[in-house]
Amino acid sequence: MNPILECQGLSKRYGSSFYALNNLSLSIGRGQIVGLLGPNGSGKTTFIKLINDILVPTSGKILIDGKEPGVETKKIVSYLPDRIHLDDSMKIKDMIAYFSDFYTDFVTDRAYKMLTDLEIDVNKRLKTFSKGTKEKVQLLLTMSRDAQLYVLDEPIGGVDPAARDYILQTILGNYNENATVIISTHLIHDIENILDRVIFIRQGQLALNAAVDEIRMDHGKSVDALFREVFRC
Ligand SMILES: Nc1ncnc2c1ncn2[C@@H]1O[C@H](COP(=O)(O)OP(=O)(O)OP(=O)(O)O)[C@@H](O)[C@H]1O
Repeated sequence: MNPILECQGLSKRYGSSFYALNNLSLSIGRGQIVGLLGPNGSGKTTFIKLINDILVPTSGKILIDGKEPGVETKKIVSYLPDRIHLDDSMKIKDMIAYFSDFYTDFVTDRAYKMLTDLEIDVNKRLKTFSKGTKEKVQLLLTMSRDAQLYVLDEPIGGVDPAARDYILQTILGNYNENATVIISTHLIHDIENILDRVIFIRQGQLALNAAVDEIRMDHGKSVDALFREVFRC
């Protein structure tokens, strides 16, 4: 089977000379949870936007399941942006109906199950919830699709620590074993137990692409400790 994501010499320039991504080449296989990690401004969101066809590469190639990002790849990629993009005035149950109409792979029962577990009232409008709960709703909707690739940009930033574990278990429990999840986050300590692999990005370039087990064996440290060492200011 081809990798779910491949990029070759991928670069993105903003303005006339600043490269947010610079000659990135990597391949991500199926059936794993991958941490996309790097300091502020290292190019993570730019990379995620390229995967989701929100930005176009300046040079190089990016392929999702062998195809350039576009209408076809959006059918198999479930994307959680780094900010809330849902219509605040909608009731949660109407959002579920909307997602279910829009995405053929949306699993309505799964969404309701997670909302019940988190005691989120589906009859209320999104704007009546706190920022953290809004983030949970957005993540639940993203994870309720049967996608081949989930791309989550900062999924647990605003969620309280007690709910983070539930959210992480939700991520683990709601994707099929052939799917891949890419998670960009600064909360490395919180998520490293669910990661199979990590990609470190520094100034738009690949600094490390390794299995978490390899890091623990080769470096004798956690991903969080290695990150702090590699990116020490
Ligand atoms: N639209 C834009 N125009 C110009 N520069 C931009 C634009 N978007 C991002 N940048 C710059 O590109 C670089 C990479 O930004 P990006 O948002 O991809 O980083 P990031 O790793 O996601 O950062 P963070 O961890 O802070 O969210 C940063 O220096 C940022 O200022």
